[in-house]
Amino acid sequence: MEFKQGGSILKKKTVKDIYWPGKRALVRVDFNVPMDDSGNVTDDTRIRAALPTLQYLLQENAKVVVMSHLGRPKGNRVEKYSLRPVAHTLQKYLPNVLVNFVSDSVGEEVENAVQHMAPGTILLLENVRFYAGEEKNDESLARQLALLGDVFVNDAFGAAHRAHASTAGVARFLPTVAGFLMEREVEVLTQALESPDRPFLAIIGGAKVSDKIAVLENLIQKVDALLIGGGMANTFLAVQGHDMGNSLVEENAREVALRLLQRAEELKKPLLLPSDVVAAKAFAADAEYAVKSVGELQADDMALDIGPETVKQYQQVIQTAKTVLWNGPMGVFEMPAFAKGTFAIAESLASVSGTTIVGGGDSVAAVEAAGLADRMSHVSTGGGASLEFLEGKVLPGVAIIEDKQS
Ligand SMILES: Nc1ncnc2c1ncn2[C@@H]1O[C@H](COP(=O)(O)OP(=O)(O)O)[C@@H](O)[C@H]1O
Ligand SMILES: O=C(OP(=O)(O)O)[C@H](O)COP(=O)(O)O
Repeated sequence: MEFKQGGSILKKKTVKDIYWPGKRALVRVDFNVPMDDSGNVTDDTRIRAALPTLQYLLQENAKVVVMSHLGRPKGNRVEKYSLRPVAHTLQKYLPNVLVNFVSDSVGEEVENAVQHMAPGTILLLENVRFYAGEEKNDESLARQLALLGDVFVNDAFGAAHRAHASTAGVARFLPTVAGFLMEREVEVLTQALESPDRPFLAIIGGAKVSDKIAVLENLIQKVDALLIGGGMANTFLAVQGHDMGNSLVEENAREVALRLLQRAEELKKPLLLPSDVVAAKAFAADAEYAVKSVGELQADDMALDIGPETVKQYQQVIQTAKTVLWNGPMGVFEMPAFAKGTFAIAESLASVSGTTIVGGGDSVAAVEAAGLADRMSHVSTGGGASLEFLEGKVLPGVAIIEDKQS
């Protein structure tokens, strides 16, 4: 794959640079998919997106060992974050291929299972985040993972901003190449965002507030305006002195939020925040709710969506844009009562005549649920990853891919 970053052209090896027959491909994918309470995959975009690489490796007669994280189990074995249901979805898309699942990520049982694999079959490992060493990029976990493959294939663009044992550490012990999804994401995002048509807007929402707020400090320099919604907006509104009641406000993100508000003012760039919200009395689909202006929230109110006045305001700005990058739903769209803001913003993006990029597991699920995914220029499997890529950062999961000599 070939792309430009920081003024230089980078050429990286892909799966096409390896002779596969009989080899073990240790493939990191991002199968961190949304699930309902009964363990059903509610949006399988990330699984479908990984298929081209898996199909290629299978055709080439590799033994395909697949690893991923799911959710944030914080180093504990948490059953609701098991990847077992994902194996069923994968099997559905690969009906003629043997897809096995092993309920661990490393160790004797897994090594035995790999040893008994036939070429042209898949073994999906259990959630690598059941091990505390994963997020710590622990060397001994990386070594154990490396025992399961001859070549490491990184196709997890959505997790490429994480320097974890399975996304980066393992590359120290195995030859490393990119998968097709990684290649496509990096190339498309480079092309779309290197010299974007302006006005260039970023719309940021969702719930990973402390994770993503730091990225906004850089992003505000690249874009012409920032539109903030979802859980992300609450911390900003709180910093402005609004009582956000029982809403999700991240105390440790207040300082960055304040700095960002000041920065936006210095740069004279609009940083738009909701003027009204849908306020609920509980985080539940059947909770009592009402549209309220942000100054009106009571102690037991939770802001779970942007309100109609905000939607109108944001739509006016979106209409003028030539490039839009969207990460993070505007509300808890999984519950119909709090989905209107997200779906309205999705509709708006669908009618933008320039470039529209929607990224992130839940954002993509929202756009899919609205039936508008094919009206976007690019649906990225990475939310945080695409934001950090746009910042100009060399993502750890990309950096570890071997350079291709020309
Ligand atoms: N106001 C809000 N309060 C609490 N959660 C919210 C709010 N708005 C959005 N969310 C939640 O944010 C989650 C998605 O956040 P995030 O993971 O950052 O997005 P993505 O996966 O697209 O990167 C969704 O599950 C949604 O329910
Ligand atoms: O869903 C993901 O990120 P995203 O919500 O920013 O798209 C990735 O799988 C990374 O997960 P993480 O943010 O728990 O490291």
